[in-house]
Amino acid sequence: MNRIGVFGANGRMGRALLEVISQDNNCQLSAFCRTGSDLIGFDLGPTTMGAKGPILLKSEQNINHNEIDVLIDFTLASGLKNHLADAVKNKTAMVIGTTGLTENEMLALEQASKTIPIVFARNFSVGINVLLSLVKTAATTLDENIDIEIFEAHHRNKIDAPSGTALAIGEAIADAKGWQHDKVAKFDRSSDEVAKTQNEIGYSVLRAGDIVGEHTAYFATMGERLELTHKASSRITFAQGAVRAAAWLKNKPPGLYTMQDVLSLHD
Ligand SMILES: NC(=O)C1=CN([C@@H]2O[C@H](COP(=O)(O)OP(=O)(O)OC[C@H]3O[C@@H](n4cnc5c(N)ncnc54)[C@H](OP(=O)(O)O)[C@@H]3O)[C@@H](O)[C@H]2O)C=CC1
Ligand SMILES: O=C(O)C1=N[C@H](C(=O)O)C[C@H](O)C1
Repeated sequence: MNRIGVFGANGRMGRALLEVISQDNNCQLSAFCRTGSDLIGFDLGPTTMGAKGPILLKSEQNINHNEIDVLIDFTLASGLKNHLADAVKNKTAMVIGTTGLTENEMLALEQASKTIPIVFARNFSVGINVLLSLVKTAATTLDENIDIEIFEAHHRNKIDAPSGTALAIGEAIADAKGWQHDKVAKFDRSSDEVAKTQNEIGYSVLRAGDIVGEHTAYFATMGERLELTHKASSRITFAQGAVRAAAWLKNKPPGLYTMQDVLSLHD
């Protein structure tokens, strides 16, 4: 039995996680929300597909770590900071999908992984993790001077931009090319006075309506263009990946693991 605690259980991803965990007979669920939230004590059972009984929201301040194997975090950087500190203090494993982290926040995550096992992924879908391998092949096989651009589209409520996934795709390409990502990433062309240069990864972003998540990596040269696209049509796909990661992580030694590790997708 995998005993899983979900932070931000009333969020978009929180709700998807509740649905997936409720339908998994190998999982036992605890649902947490922000300290002081009006929703503490609220029953999410009646609105969670597959729930076999009440799902009472508890304050994240009152986690009984003896009853949890893995905590899953899809919140915001401000929430993750506290959740990580609490997990380290109690030596509880974490699966983290929260994006928009700064360099310092990433360093804190790496530091925490010296004490607890962590799976961190900016996208838990299997498709995107396959795409991360495919873009490396494209980057190293196609014309050396190929133009590389990444486009992403998400729902109107998404805060961070470009998405964590878009950055992960760009970093995978930069890595394969032997480039330093922060030197080649191009986020804004509005003040450019010259044309696009080579050794550049351009990013563009769309925020509209209820788009779950779409990413395209473009590799273009004179005469041909390769487009590698992934479209997520339901958050359940991310939630399933995160629950799979939680089961994989249970009883692993401390370390920072990726979804590529969970899926054995190494080159
Ligand atoms: N890696 C992946 O595969 C995926 C990652 N994501 C990422 O997951 C994150 C959440 O996305 P989404 O579910 O759409 O966002 P929502 O805004 O719908 O949900 C966020 C949840 O986090 C809680 N939260 C926010 N700040 C804090 C805090 N300081 N302390 C405690 N709880 C907090 C919110 O609580 P409250 O309601 O009280 O504000 C809410 O329950 C984003 O970073 C997103 O990019 C999303 C999808 C897939
Ligand atoms: O906020 C979202 O919704 C998503 N965020 C992740 C990201 O930033 O890449 C993953 C997914 O695309 C959905």
